[in-house]
Amino acid sequence: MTAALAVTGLSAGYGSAPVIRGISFEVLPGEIVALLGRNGAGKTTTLLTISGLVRARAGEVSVGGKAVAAHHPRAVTRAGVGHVPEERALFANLSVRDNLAVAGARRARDLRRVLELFPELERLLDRRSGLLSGGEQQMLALARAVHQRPKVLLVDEMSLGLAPKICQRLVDILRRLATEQGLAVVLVEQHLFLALEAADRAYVLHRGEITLSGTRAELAERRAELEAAYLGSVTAGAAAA
Ligand SMILES: Nc1ncnc2c1ncn2[C@@H]1O[C@H](COP(=O)(O)OP(=O)(O)OP(=O)(O)O)[C@@H](O)[C@H]1O
Repeated sequence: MTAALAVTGLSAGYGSAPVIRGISFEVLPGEIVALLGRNGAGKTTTLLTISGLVRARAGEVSVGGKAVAAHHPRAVTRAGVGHVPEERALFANLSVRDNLAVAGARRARDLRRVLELFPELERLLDRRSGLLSGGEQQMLALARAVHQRPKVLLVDEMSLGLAPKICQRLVDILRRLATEQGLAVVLVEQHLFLALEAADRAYVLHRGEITLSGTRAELAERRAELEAAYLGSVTAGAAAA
């Protein structure tokens, strides 16, 4: 099966020092893959580089088997990559309805489709998004991204500051999209256990390199190694699977 997203040898950074180095991974259609790692490991930078928002110094990103032009965020979006950033990027002064409209969900039919997946948003349609709870805001951010019908969805720190019940609800929505629509999801998470429950496979980043990877079952069996890699006590490359 052709990967929905294939990342090969991706390197990037902000100043002279690289922040991510030679990152390679792939996500199949319908798969949820977690990118794990502690603070500063390079998870957000990886997503930003895939989206073309941080300049890649080396490497390639392919969507559905076709290489996307590096450094062109619009080309990446057009190729079918959606991105829900950590800060959610909502218009705080606009209503939920208008936030959805800005993302293209203007017609009643579009709105129905969004609300079918995110019914919790219906009673909030006329509320300013800045007044929503964290969980509601995250739901709106996901709804906006999903409305664009991406083939690949990059979701950064979805669980940050949210109650476990809400995280589970959001994970369930992503799983449904993966199963029913073949959406490929990259979930960046600091919350190790949530990610391992949600994802089919995971990659662990340590200081900008992938040091461990495997399916959920493989990683569950290698729990001690995973925790060590996650906490950063496994040196880069030593535990690469
Ligand atoms: N805009 C920036 N300018 C300079 N350095 C940055 C910038 N953004 C991130 N960094 C640095 O790059 C490194 C990786 O950061 P990144 O945000 O990708 O990590 P992360 O794994 O997503 O961690 P977190 O969970 O804390 O966001 C860190 O050392 C960080 O300080």
